[in-house]
Amino acid sequence: CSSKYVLSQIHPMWQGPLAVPGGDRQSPIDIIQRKSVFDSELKPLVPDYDPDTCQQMWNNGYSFLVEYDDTTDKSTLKGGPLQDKFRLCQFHFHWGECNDWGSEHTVDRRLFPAELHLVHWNSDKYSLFEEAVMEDNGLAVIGVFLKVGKRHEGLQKLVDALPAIRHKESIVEFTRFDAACLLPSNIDDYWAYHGSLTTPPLTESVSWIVMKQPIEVSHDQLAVFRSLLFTSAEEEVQKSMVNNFRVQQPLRGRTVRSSFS
Ligand SMILES: NS(=O)(=O)c1ncc[nH]1
Ligand SMILES: [Zn+2]
Repeated sequence: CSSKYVLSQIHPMWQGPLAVPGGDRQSPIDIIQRKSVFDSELKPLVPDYDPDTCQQMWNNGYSFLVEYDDTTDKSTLKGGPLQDKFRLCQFHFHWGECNDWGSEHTVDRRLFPAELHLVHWNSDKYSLFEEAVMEDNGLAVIGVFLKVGKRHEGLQKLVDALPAIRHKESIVEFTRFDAACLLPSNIDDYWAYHGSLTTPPLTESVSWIVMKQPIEVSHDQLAVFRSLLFTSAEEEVQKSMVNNFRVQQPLRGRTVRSSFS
């Protein structure tokens, strides 16, 4: 990992406009700790995930997604900065080609080797993700930083399934996974701000909840992420799925709140 500069995002998805024209609440951002504002009104987060709603894992050509049955309120998130109840629909990760970078958000410019996103939509107000994704209070995404350390036992079940979805558009059944095992032990300390999806459609519909405490995963577990491919089995040139993160976006005067002082 000698190169000092992150390769420009060469994946086709990133050749489009990296910021929505006129977008003033884009993500990801750098979280400057000393500029975040403590908000005592921020409540504890209440994730309530049912492992039986976990369905499949697939490679969508820029990350791998673990998808949940979101046709009922069985796996939900409420509390924190949220006024409504949100349904878990999927989680996925972003990572680098090496451990020096890979996260989308940063804290005082500190990059992490990877970042987990748990994506939820507002089931009090909308009936489908596709509907909620267009609304400014439609989505809630929990961001969790990954750092290299001890092996994460809960993650290993997911890592063991990755070789089955090496290529773009491959899918494998993946059940009985409790997404809560990927949350850090302390979920009371987080930053909250209004932003956007970091991949197309980049809609400005996300209440971001970024955990202060990272989770630890082993070097070898991260290496398996990097064994995935952006390309489908038919393509002649295979491209490693790495650096699937978006560049940081301007804060545009937004305030980042913190749940801790
Ligand atoms: N990376 S993200 O969590 O903002 C996202 N989820 C769905 C599309 N993009
Ligand atoms: Zn993401």
